[in-house]
Amino acid sequence: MTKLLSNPCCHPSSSTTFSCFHNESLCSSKKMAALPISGHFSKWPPKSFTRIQLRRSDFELRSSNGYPLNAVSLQDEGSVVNPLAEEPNFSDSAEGDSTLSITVVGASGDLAKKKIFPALFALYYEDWLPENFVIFGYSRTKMNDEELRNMISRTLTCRIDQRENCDDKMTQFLKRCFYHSGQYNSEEHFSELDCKLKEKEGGRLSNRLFYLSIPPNIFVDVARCASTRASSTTGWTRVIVEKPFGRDSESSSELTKCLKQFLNEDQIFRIDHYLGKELVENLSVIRFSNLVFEPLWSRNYIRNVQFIFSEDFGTEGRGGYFDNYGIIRDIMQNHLLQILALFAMETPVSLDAEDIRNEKVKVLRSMKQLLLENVVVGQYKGHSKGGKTYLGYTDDPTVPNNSVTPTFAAAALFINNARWDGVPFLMKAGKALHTRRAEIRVQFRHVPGNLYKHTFGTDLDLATNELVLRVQPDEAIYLKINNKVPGLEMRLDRSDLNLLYKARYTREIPDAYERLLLDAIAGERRLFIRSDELDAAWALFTPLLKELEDRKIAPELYPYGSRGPVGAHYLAAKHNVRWGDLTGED
Ligand SMILES: NC(=O)C1=CN([C@@H]2O[C@H](COP(=O)(O)OP(=O)(O)OC[C@H]3O[C@@H](n4cnc5c(N)ncnc54)[C@H](OP(=O)(O)O)[C@@H]3O)[C@@H](O)[C@H]2O)C=CC1
Ligand SMILES: O=C1O[C@H](COP(=O)(O)O)[C@@H](O)[C@H](O)[C@H]1O
Repeated sequence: MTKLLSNPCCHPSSSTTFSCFHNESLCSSKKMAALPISGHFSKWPPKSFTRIQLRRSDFELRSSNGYPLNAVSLQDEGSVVNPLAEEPNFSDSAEGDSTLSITVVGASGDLAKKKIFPALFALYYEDWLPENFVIFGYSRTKMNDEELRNMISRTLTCRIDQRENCDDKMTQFLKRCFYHSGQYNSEEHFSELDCKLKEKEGGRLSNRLFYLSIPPNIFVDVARCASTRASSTTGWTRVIVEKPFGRDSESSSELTKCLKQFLNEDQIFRIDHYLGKELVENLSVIRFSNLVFEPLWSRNYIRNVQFIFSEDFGTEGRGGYFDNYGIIRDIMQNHLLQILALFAMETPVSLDAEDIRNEKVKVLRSMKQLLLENVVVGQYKGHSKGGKTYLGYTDDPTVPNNSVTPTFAAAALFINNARWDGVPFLMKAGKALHTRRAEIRVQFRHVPGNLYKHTFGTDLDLATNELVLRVQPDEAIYLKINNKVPGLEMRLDRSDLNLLYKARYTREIPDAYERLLLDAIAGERRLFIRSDELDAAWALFTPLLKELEDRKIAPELYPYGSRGPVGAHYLAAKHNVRWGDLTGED
């Protein structure tokens, strides 16, 4: 072990590729088991865990001990077998005996300020965090505790910031926040962090969560330093990893291999924040708990499914990152594909994480190869409107002038299985479009022998039933149906049966990061990506990405603020589909 510590066996070789130069004997399960990756039984969870259980109790099937199953995937052959990583037995837990330490690595960064600290505060405000917890910020920027606290309070962007007693609660919350400045590859600096954590934990049993909110080229360094020098020796240690998880199959499996030298698969929480969005959570509920939907969920009744993501702003400020990834890697390969897998999966055996992820991975592995002829790429160009000038993608100084990186893509995908044979699953994702929205649209088949056909004229599509799950903004689920206009004549109309969340519920919708942080704390892996899911997702997109890049396919230019390239409409038409988001009132 000493040898391993003084001889880091993994390091990133470039900003996008991860290399493991590992010594087989050092990386054997036996050796790894000796590493303090994760401690054994913890006395966590605290009181608030009961609330988590209560909150979910109506919907969750449980393992024999009454807690969510946390089995490591059988598909994860590369995973280190670490007896210390067993999940704690919570049955005799006493909140006063344990602590939760959350370390936000990359605390000075955009995501930490914009999402992670605000989500942690929202959880604290609503009493979801355990009684004993501390939060540490870790990054290279020199700051003291007070400066971190100022930064957190200045950048509070969460839904709580206008709430009652927010200032008092914030004061209490900030008292639990501390900072440690260090290098990401320094075991010494992580040892210092460990000392500070221990001091705050005050000898109690400790559970530790590390959130890697940093660029991907330093994931492995941090995993190594955190696992070898700052793991809990008494409770669990978990690591949330932000995307991107590589940029193709090869770099992704290299990253997984490197991470697994220091962490077990069940310690790695690969976050896809779209899975934490309220409407995405509701997708399975809608399908599996309504008789009116599940029987229709197949090629027999569904004509096509559309996953649409659009943003009304460009890559401003993130051009450097974006140009290396592009919209297919940034949105499609992860967020949209994850939603597709959830949408199309067979009924899982239970709501347990492994049962759900088993079904999702089957969908991903059943997908037909994605061909270039079924893809359209675009890039936004500068545009002036109403006296305002919007810069094009390549006008960003961090983007090369001749970049062919797509900021828009549309694709037609197919699932080769009995349920979905022949059904086009269309995806469309773009930056700098006319609106900000994310939605799932399900277009049903025409009614056979429709008695009212004559009232629709020649365009039967006007009568298509469509189910829309609007993920954002203005979360809603609505179903387009045909009905009679009141009156003595026979005139048909298309109306929406509309569940608009803000009209139905007064409760605020939590941010996706709140749900996901809480799940990681509770050891609930359902909404995190398992390594075999990730492999299957990359296997689908890697050949296409390689072809686009090798052939330097020029993207179709579209003006900033437009509806994107017209090629997307031709692609849909080729598969007999009309995008559902074409009109203003859709
Ligand atoms: N921002 C967003 O909206 C989203 C981000 N993500 C992902 O989350 C992670 C964090 O994102 P974000 O906060 O935007 O990232 P940042 O670029 O802001 O980086 C976070 C911190 O990491 C340190 N850092 C930055 N570049 C380097 C480098 N080259 N080498 C070493 N340290 C570096 C900096 O801290 P310091 O210099 O103080 O050490 C910085 O404050 C990334 O993986 C990103 O892809 C995912 C979804 C959305
Ligand atoms: O992961 C990412 O997501 C954001 C969009 O997230 P949202 O929750 O605001 O819809 C996107 O802007 C970013 O490019 C991407 O990396």
